[in-house]
Amino acid sequence: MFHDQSKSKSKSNTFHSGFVAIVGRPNVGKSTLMNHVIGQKIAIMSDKPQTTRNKIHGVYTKENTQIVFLDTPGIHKRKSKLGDYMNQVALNTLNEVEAVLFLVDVSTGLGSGDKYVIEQLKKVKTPVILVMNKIDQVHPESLPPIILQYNELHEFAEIVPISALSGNNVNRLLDVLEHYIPEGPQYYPDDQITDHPEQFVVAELIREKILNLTREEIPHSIAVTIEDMRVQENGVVYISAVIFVERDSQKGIVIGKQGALLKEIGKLARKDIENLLGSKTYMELWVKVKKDWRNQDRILRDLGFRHDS
Ligand SMILES: Nc1nc2c(ncn2[C@@H]2O[C@H](COP(=O)(O)OP(=O)(O)OP(=O)(O)O)[C@@H](O)[C@H]2O)c(=O)[nH]1
Repeated sequence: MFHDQSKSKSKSNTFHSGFVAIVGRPNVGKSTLMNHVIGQKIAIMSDKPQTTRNKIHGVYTKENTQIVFLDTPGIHKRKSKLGDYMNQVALNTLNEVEAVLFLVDVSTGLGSGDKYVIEQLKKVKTPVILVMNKIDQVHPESLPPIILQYNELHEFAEIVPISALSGNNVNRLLDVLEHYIPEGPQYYPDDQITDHPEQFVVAELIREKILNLTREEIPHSIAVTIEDMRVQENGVVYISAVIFVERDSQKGIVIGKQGALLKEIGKLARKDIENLLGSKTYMELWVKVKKDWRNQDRILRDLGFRHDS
């Protein structure tokens, strides 16, 4: 929804809030942009290997506007998973946000990965803002032809060139974005910049291992939730996670013969998680069949508003 009232808005008492998804093929600079907008805490996370592909929620609060950024799961998988990389769950998420930031890398040109994302974005009614990143890498004169190329493929709500790395024009992007944020409650306190990032990353690391080990048998729509995560007295981080699948047959696949696959998932995930957290972990993994979990409000649950396992 377009609210052309940004000037008056900052002076009024009404609060504006909403969700914005960041999409784009790998390496276009999604994490870098997020870091620039949100601040150091996420940057520290993203410096660790293995985490940049994970969904990270960043909360940006300025005066009376709050924007919650989502790195949409399933929207920028690697090529081998191109076929189902933007499944219905991801599309549902994109339909529920106020705006989508579609990041492209102007230094590499328009590629098949970008075209694929555009095709998917056509199925979404949410306004899409084309964010042309890495402008520090190209001559300004080369931008207009690139813009034309993208314009031919889709009608974007806005086009904003930026350098996420240097921060050039990022404030303008935020100004533009604020126009799309409707009146709404303040979801998070002023000083909160991420919503339990470790838990999200831990869940995504487990999910990633399942997908890698099961290939196509298990859809991307499986969900992993962290039921419990805390540091024990001996310094070991205890993690209890539930893997939700939609069918009994999938449960069997994830567990494997005599639990072999689940063990392997746990082993590989633990390695990454210990690397991420810098401490030893003890992890319990459970597999549950939850037939209609997809019907639940994915965004709200992911953001921790509701924990209904
Ligand atoms: N020169 C330049 N480099 C950039 C810019 N933005 C990001 N980069 C670099 O591009 C690389 C990829 O950036 P990321 O932020 O990790 O990209 P991403 O889209 O999150 O990648 P995935 O997590 O793989 O999806 C990093 O080396 C960044 O430093 C920019 O504006 N200019």
